[in-house]
Amino acid sequence: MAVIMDGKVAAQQADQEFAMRIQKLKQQNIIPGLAVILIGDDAASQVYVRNKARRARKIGINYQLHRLDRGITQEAVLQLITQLNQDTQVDGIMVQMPVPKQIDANAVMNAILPQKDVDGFSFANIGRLWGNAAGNFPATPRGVLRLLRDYHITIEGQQAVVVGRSDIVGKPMAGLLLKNNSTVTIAHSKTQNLAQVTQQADLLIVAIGQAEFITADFVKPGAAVVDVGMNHNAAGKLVGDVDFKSVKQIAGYLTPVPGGVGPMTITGLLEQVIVLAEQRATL
Ligand SMILES: Nc1nc2c(c(=O)[nH]1)N[C@@H](CN(C=O)c1ccc(C(=O)N[C@@H](CCC(=O)O)C(=O)O)cc1)CN2
Repeated sequence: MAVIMDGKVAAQQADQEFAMRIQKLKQQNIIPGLAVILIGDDAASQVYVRNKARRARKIGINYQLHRLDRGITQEAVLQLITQLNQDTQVDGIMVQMPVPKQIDANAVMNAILPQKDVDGFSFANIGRLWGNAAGNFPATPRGVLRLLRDYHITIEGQQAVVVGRSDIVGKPMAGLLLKNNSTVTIAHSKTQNLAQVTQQADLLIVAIGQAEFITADFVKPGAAVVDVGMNHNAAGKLVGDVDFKSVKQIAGYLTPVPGGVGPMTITGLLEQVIVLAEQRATL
């Protein structure tokens, strides 16, 4: 029976560590600043942004939310980003995804100064990840790595399979695992014999957006399985991409949904903001 990797507990522990790091920064008169831009009224995004605000404020981050109307023009969003780029009290800027159709997500993400791009979604930071340079990297993969480490799961030298190739999760997850010396395979919707591929994985990271798709027969006995999915099943219940009930019987470690990767995504974001503020303190 798998050990359940509790993202809520790991996130609480991380917040304690972050609060101490921020106390140190405050002694140098530095308060980490995070600006979040939320465009429109997507219900899930509002929940995520609220959770970020609560945790950020609790640990002492100066959090500002810029709520923009669903019909706002791209030009107005870019203007706000320019303002925030120039604000010396703002260490990190992020635009909550998804954005409405009239907004070009790539243009917006690349307008953020690479050093303030806390999401690590700009082409500059993507290049830094794959160029093996220091940079800002996306929150979910950062949070996943931290959770694996918290549970003392070996990453180096392990066979890692990432199912999903999104820009937000799949690709950066693969990049960070490679940076940490895993042997990485990316599988996706066109991968043939998917179960044969996933059965090789010591670390199986699933981000495909299909409710309870990965069942026990996709999993190597003893593997660490990380479920990044968030879907509503036919009964309206929030479930992951992994069939928790069957996979729990065979995996060595498994994340639940909710309470697994979700809270660690916010941890990944907050940590990146603090790192940027710590860098500001050395200037
Ligand atoms: N600019 C970004 N947009 C989005 C990102 C991102 O990293 N950057 N990731 C996701 C949303 N997200 C953070 O922004 C996020 C998703 C889920 C959770 C979370 O805590 N989930 C809970 C369940 C919440 C619920 O009940 O619905 C859990 O899994 O326990 C936090 C953050 C897309 N957009």
